[in-house]
Amino acid sequence: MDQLLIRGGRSLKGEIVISGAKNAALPELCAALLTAQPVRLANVPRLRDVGTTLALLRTMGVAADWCGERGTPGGDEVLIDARAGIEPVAPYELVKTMRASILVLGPLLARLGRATVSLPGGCAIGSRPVDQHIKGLQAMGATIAVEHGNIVATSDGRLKGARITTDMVTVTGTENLLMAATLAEGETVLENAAQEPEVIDLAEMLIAMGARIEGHGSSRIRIQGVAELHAPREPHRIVPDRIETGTFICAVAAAGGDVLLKNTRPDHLDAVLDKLREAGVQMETGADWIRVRGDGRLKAVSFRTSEYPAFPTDMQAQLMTLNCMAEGAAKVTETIFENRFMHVNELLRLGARIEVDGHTAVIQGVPQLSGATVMATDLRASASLVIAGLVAQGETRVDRIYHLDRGYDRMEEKLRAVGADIERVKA
Ligand SMILES: CC(=O)N[C@H]1[C@@H](OP(=O)(O)OP(=O)(O)OC[C@H]2O[C@@H](n3ccc(=O)[nH]c3=O)[C@H](O)[C@@H]2O)O[C@H](CO)[C@@H](O)[C@@H]1O
Ligand SMILES: C=C(OP(=O)(O)O)C(=O)O
Repeated sequence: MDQLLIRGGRSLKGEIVISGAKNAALPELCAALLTAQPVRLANVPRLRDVGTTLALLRTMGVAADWCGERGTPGGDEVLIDARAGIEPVAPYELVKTMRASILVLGPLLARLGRATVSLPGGCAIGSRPVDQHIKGLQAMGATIAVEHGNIVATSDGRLKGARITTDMVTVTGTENLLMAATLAEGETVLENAAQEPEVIDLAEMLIAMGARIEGHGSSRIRIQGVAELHAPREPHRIVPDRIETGTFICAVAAAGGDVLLKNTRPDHLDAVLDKLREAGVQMETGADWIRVRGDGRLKAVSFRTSEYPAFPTDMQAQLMTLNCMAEGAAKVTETIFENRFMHVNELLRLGARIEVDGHTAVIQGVPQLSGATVMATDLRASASLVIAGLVAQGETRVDRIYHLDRGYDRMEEKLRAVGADIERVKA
């Protein structure tokens, strides 16, 4: 099994190009199921969840592949051809490795009138039910049963537009219902919709495919269903990854140095940048870049996670790591997932001082962390341990980095290119 071996203490200098967003790529790859025309996506990140989604599409009989080798023309483009002969079944073997597989449910049901998708189980960060996806599709006229661990959904003719208010704000729930509604008969109104930039990006792709959508980016999305969608005229370019961006900002803030992050969207990170500035991180921003300068000890900052545009849960672990080495104490409250503090025990192994009480962690900054072997437990927990390893004294080994590979495109290569001492080794 691969590990990351990091020798802490090097400051970072240079440029990092941010990849397309995982959380936009996954629904957008699934959106290609909504049309019989071949769909091209650009700025697609080469990470494991994208590979899993391409494999999932292929098991259904859809042609789905990269348009070129990495680094060659077409190397960041994917072509998906869901013309005909689709077998609308998402098997457990793939769904269990990636919960976002549930995103095929809405498009398959809307286009083919049937879908069988393995019910995603719980995962490390929480139980993560998909009841709101199911409830919304039922409101649109689908018949849904859970049989032998599968969601079996059918629709008698086209889905019907409906007014749907989800019990909570759900990102993939909004995306699934949005995709389904594009081909439904009549109007769908999604109330309490997620406002994440990735939802907006998906809506823009769907509009380029002929969908009629208004209000994306607000909590009420209106969709007028159409009979058919087509491929976007130009390849849809996936929005930059705001969480990868935030992760690298934390890395520079922790390790020190001067790094320019390119191909990003600072305006998608307002809450994160505000907190980092409060902590003392120096940043300049342009329309598509952020220059980060890290120097000296930061100040501990308290924050609570919430839906966009507030502070994202996907940045909680990374900012907690900065707090571990900052001056003073901070309180971090996780409100989205019930079990998203698994990095805490690993950070303790590196010498951090953290106490958890329910959904709140209180961190008392220490002057220095010390390297150790730690275990990654989920995607962003892995990123927080890498950041800690960059500053910890001595060697840090991060085990189980398959979690990290799910959502970051060559993180260690990008860090090495700006001077980090980090390598992938066999355990
Ligand atoms: C692929 C993708 O985009 N993943 C993101 C997405 O996950 P995901 O879309 O799975 O997260 P949701 O926004 O759906 O979850 C928010 C909360 O609602 C609950 N819930 C959700 C749906 C449902 O039917 N029933 C229910 O109870 C969840 O358990 C969770 O407590 O948004 C999360 C919250 O910003 C991010 O951390 C993930 O990175
Ligand atoms: C929790 C995450 O992803 P997923 O929803 O794919 O598990 C994440 O990106 O941090």
